Amino acid sequence: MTPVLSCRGVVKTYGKRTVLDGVSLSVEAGRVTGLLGLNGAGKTTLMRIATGLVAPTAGEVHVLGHALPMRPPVLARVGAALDAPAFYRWMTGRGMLRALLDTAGLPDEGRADRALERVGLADAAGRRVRTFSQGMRQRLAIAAALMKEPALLILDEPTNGLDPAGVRLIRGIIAEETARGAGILISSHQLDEIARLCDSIVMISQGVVSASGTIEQLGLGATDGPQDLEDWFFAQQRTVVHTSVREGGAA
Ligand SMILES: Nc1ncnc2c1ncn2[C@@H]1O[C@H](COP(=O)(O)OP(=O)(O)OP(=O)(O)O)[C@@H](O)[C@H]1O
Repeated sequence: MTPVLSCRGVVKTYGKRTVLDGVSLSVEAGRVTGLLGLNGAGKTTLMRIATGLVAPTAGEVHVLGHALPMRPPVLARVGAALDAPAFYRWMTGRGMLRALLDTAGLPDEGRADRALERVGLADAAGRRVRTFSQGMRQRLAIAAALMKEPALLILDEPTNGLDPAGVRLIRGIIAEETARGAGILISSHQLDEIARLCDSIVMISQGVVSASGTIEQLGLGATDGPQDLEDWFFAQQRTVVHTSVREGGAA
């Protein structure tokens, strides 16, 4: 079966800086792929590329079998909640979602309200976004991704700012979405959460894939708790030569 997302040799440079250096991964329908890496590893950049927000410098990206750039019918089937979502703060939660549906060329037909209900924001649907807490905005971002009933769902650190009830909610939503047939790409710094939720994992370290495979292939199905996962995580990092200020010759 064609993956819902396929990246082959993706390179992204900003000026002289190479942020992604030949990254390959795929996301299958009905499966969850977890993206791991330290701050600045390149996870969000890859997700922005997969969402069509940023163009890769080189490499091949296919979304639902179509090469970039993404055409509107493909875009309409990709739902993404990326970091720092931008909303019109004067709109209501429901109004914001309806405006986004309109932009995507999708009819409402109750989608906005259903998505708000799923993320626990039904009671706040008529409130202005500026009155939302950080966690409520995060839930709204997830609702915006879900309401498209996407074939590819991209979630960048979705549990950030969520309370334990929200974390549990997201877990349930991920199970529902994969049961519906969506392929999910998710990033998180919560290693135990990733090991629990994902079918396979891709670790990015300094812009390259330093480990990838199914949870079983990587031996993470049988880990003995958080410490094991943390040890595994650090073992996959590319070796960085640390030079202290003194060794570097500075005063
Ligand atoms: N528009 C941009 N211009 C220049 N550099 C950028 C730009 N966007 C990202 N970067 C750089 O690319 C690198 C990767 O950033 P990215 O946000 O993809 O990392 P990340 O793995 O998502 O990190 P985090 O875990 O902190 O969210 C960082 O060094 C960042 O400074």
